[in-house]
Amino acid sequence: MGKEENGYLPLFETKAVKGRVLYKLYAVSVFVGICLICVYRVKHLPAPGELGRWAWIGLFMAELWFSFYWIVTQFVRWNPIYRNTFKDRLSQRYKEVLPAVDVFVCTADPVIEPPIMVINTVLSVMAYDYPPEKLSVYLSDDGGSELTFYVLLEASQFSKYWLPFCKKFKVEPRSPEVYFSKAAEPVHDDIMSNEWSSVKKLYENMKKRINNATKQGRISDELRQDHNGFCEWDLASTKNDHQTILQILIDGRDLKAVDFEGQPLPTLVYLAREKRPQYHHNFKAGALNALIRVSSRISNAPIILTVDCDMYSNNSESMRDALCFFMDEEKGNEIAYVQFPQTFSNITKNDIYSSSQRVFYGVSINNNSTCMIFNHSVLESEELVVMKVELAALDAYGGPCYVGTGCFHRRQSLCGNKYDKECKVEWETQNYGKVKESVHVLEQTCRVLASCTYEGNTKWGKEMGVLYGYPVEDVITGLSIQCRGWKSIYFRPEKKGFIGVAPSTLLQSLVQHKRWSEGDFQIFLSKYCPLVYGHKKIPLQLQISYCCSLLWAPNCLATLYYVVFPSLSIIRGISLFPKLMSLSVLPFAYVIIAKYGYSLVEFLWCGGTIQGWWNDQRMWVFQRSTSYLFGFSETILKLLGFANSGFVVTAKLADETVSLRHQQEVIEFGAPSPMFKILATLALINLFSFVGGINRVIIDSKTEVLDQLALQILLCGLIVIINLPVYQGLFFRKDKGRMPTSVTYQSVILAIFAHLVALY
Ligand SMILES: O=c1ccn([C@@H]2O[C@H](COP(=O)(O)OP(=O)(O)O[C@H]3O[C@H](CO)[C@@H](O)[C@H](O)[C@H]3O)[C@@H](O)[C@H]2O)c(=O)[nH]1
Ligand SMILES: [Mn+2]
Repeated sequence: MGKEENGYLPLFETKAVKGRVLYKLYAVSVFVGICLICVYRVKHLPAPGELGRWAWIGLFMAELWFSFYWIVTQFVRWNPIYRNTFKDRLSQRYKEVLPAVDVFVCTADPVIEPPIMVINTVLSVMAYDYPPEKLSVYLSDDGGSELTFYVLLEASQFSKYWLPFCKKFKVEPRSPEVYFSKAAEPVHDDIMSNEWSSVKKLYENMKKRINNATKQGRISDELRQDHNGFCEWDLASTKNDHQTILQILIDGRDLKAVDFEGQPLPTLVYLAREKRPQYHHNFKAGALNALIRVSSRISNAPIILTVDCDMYSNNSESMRDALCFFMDEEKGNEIAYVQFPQTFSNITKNDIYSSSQRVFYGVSINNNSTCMIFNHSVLESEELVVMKVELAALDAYGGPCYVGTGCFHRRQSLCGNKYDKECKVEWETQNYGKVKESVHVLEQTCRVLASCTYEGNTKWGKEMGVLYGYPVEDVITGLSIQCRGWKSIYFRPEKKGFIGVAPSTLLQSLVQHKRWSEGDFQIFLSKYCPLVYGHKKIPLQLQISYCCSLLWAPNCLATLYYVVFPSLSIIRGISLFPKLMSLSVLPFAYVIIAKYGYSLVEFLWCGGTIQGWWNDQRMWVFQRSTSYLFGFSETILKLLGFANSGFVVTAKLADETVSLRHQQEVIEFGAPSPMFKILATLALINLFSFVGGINRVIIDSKTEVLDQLALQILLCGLIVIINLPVYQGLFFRKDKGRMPTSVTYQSVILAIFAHLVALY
């Protein structure tokens, strides 16, 4: 398998997904349906002065947008491919000469990103199945928190027991919290059982100390005496105003830095870059760039892994998987990054906030991002290939986008270098371990690299490192890397590489989507628009595929129109769709049934539930009518110079009653957010219209009302059913997660007002 003529065995292979012919036939048939709808719209346009002409034109525009967008989305599912790695070949060939790897973990706020979660991520990456002397882990703390520092110190101690335990017993996953909460105690293996209990006890004691400190919100003087790193906080005034704090907690070069079995430990570094109120810190992008520079002095590994603090490594071999791509003698040279999918642990059975779809962050559109394809070939050992079609399709065009976490980068390409065919990396001769200064000297000399002024008049954030100015630093950075001639890889191993935490309230989820849609749309309108910036640099298909997510935000207009106007028109008796008993209904019916039927089947194949699919449709409407609307308007305001976009960090924990409701799949409203006012108003407008429509049908049962308005009433009815949880939240729930009363009053008034306007 994969053997080439000259006897060279590649380290990875690429395969096309089979069975796409059927998909293509389906897509073509939907396209024909869409064209027929357009023909109908043009032919039946009400004459000037006729009732409903403008409503009709508006609806036609919305449909044109949907059609256009649908065509764009076809690019991300036309040609999916998938990859396989051969780790055994890698080990055989490069046993001694594996490159060093630096791991960057980012955290920003010890309150909404609990420190115990952060160090579980840190411990899981320290425990990669990889030579420890070649591994360095850097924690960037944008919260500048003493607590986080203390907790990392605890982790550095605990790692001396955790790492040997993991390696000895091949423990998986290597996040202690997850491991101990899932694994059953080994009863048959006495040696393991003993160590299991003692390591577990160590972990639990550490967790107790950490939780105590977290509860108190400060570090006791006793603890402070353990490490003079704490002195740094005597100088720091607030979390937004402090000097660089850099502490090398484990120095991998130090022969005394060993675990309790005498084996070397990976280097572990704490960094809180300098922050001053008068300097913009550029959020996560700024943090990553500081890490790139600081690490270049300390370990300077040619490969960098970036993870968010909630994304623990679930597979200790992922690092070797990634290296199979970079180190492949034939194709590895042009690869800039290897992106793993984002997956989440706190997804409920029916995924009420449709979070697993956002796996696709960069490229997922509504509900179709996951798909399972049955592979019939007898020769193939893998019978069931589960994959994400969209990133996989981008992969075929030159590479997936970078989605911020779970991504291995080549330092060179991340730092702004262009791809150069001639320039081959000599992995062996990387200058790992060449730095001779003492830890203290290193700490002092590296500080300046993370200072506020360092980047002034440099290319950092513009052409070097992670790019600034957009709330989705990852997408823009990935795009710019690809435009410099590099390729990227999407790798979805059977065993998940990284597992994170998805938002557990509706508002968190909507706010997150707002950040994404806003950031993406800003990129679309900037000089980085893939169609312009990528022209002649990346394939046209890839440019268009990028647009699929960059155009999330403008979707709000068409969606809002579709959920408001057809319903309001019912009251006026304006018919906007063909009669139920006419031939023209057919294309509408076909497109809707084919599209939704397909998406349902795809969803079920992926192991989703019918309820989960329905929830997904609901989130589709919610996101488009709120997140995208806000993202869209704020982008426009920013263009006009009236607004600034930020990065609202997603909370990774919720209080107990909130989590309980999440587990029971009850939607969490609870906050008087403007987003909820919009959702509630839309839901009520449709409820009133639906009642009005039914009423009309009953009163005028002799006339053709039913025939004429049937489709509209049906659409309105569907919107009502999708919004059932909203009515519940508005009128029937008593718990804290219901809609706040102020939202209820305001939305009722707004909805009545909308109806009055429509009637008038
Ligand atoms: O000023 C900041 C803000 C955030 N972060 C870190 O960035 C990461 C991502 O933040 P989170 O609030 O979890 O955002 P998500 O919406 O979950 O993140 C997705 O989207 C982001 C871009 O919008 C990407 O950076 C992330 O990798 C991707 O997981 C976290 O580790 C944060 O600690 C910082 O280090 N500094
Ligand atoms: Mn996150």
